[in-house]
Amino acid sequence: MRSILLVDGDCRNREALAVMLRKEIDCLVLEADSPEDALSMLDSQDISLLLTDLFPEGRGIVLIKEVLRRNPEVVSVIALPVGDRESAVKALQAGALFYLNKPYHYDEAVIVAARSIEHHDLAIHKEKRGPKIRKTEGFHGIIGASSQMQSLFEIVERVAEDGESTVLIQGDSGTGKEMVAKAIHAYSPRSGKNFVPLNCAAIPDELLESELFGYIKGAFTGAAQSKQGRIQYAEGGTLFLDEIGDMKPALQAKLLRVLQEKEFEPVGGLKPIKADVRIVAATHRNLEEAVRTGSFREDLYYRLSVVPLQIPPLRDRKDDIPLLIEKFMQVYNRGRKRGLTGFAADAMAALKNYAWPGNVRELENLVQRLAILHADGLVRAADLPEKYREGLNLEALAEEQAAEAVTTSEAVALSGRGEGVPIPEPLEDQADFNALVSDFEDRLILQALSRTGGNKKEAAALLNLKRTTLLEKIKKKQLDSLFRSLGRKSE
Ligand SMILES: Nc1ncnc2c1ncn2[C@@H]1O[C@H](COP(=O)(O)OP(=O)(O)OP(=O)(O)O)[C@@H](O)[C@H]1O
Repeated sequence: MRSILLVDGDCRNREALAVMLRKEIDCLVLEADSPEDALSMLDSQDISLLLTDLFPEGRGIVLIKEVLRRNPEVVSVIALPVGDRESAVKALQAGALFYLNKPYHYDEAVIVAARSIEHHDLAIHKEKRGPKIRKTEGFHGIIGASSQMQSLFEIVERVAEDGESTVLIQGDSGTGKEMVAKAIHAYSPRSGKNFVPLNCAAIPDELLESELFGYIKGAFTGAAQSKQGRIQYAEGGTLFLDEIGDMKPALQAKLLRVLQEKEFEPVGGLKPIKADVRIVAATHRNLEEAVRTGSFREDLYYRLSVVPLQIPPLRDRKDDIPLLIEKFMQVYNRGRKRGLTGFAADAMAALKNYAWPGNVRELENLVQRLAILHADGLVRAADLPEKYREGLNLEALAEEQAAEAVTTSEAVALSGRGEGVPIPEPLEDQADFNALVSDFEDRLILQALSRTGGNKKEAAALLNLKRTTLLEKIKKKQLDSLFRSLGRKSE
């Protein structure tokens, strides 16, 4: 339950307001008669809203600052004498969300408190599911820090919440259409029911109808029993129709009926069955073109594309490549004694120069293959299959990077710090725990900087550290100058 901390030395006014708040808002109201009391209560209580009087010498403003310092998620409101603009500005600068006039106007105070709590809840909700998390951990496993992918995640989240609208996902093969469809289901109110995929291109036309709608006993030779179709398996949940562009016109008409009437008949059946299912369709084909050429029904196209989503090909979001590589290295290094440790700058340049016709799937396959076949941890351009190196002037690149230490291991060797493997060899007679841990930390930070080309914000994201924490460590350990001395520029 959310709680309000009401701080006012005037106990009659405070109690009267507390009674109103308890009555009108579903929350716990705690009372304190001085800022000092309020602070001591914070040690044992979580609060959502701080509502405080100004108090002499502006101690209410100091209280707001201190509360926010301890917990930035708390929202605060200050009560001021009418016309005290100077304190109003100071309180807002200190982080107050609103101010109220004193003596309290109780209706006004209740509205302001309710709004502030809404604001608190929204901020927490956003923080939990916001883009920060998506960049580092991915959005339901979908990695994408590029602006195109971040906007896509925003839309997916909104579409998912609505739970009903039909979605059409378009994008080249391997761009992650099925992953997006699963994310829509996972974030929707339908997530407790089934997510049922059906690839319309993988099933022969004559079977697709019965697979989708089911059939009743005796509908055709061999139909010894009635069988439910995928629509029924997806009841209450989500039906994902992959490669919808390959569906034949007769079936398109039957599917249109599901979308319009929310009912269908199984093959051989006459009685309509109700269908409560959200349809998410995907295709790598250009459906508008298919509508123009007559191979796809226009009415179905419009029904399906209530919310159209376009996933950009990997070649248009090359900034996502290092993050995707990182993720796939984690996956495919798992369980291996000697996994991949990274991609040298020339290899990364080659991969960024490549057109990726197979998109993320192709990148994933490449990392998997390298994790199996490449014995040496670091992948250089020369280790890549030839097609990935075509069109790239590796000699020029090599010259450009001649002065650079491209790998963490090289950086570390040059620095003279952190020799050895990530986990220390069996300890000798004597080991200095703090020195070993500090050394390991240095290497992780240098590695992250190396992977992100010196970009500290991205390095912090990679290490799942707050940017400010990383900056502090870099400063304290003077890693910046070390990194620069290795021929790298950080930003
Ligand atoms: N952004 C991403 N982050 C992590 N993995 C991804 C991403 N995009 C795709 N993948 C991976 O690439 C592979 C292909 O993804 P998916 O099957 O969702 O693509 P698709 O567009 O539906 O492909 P197709 O059109 O060929 O069916 C999967 O192994 C998936 O894990």
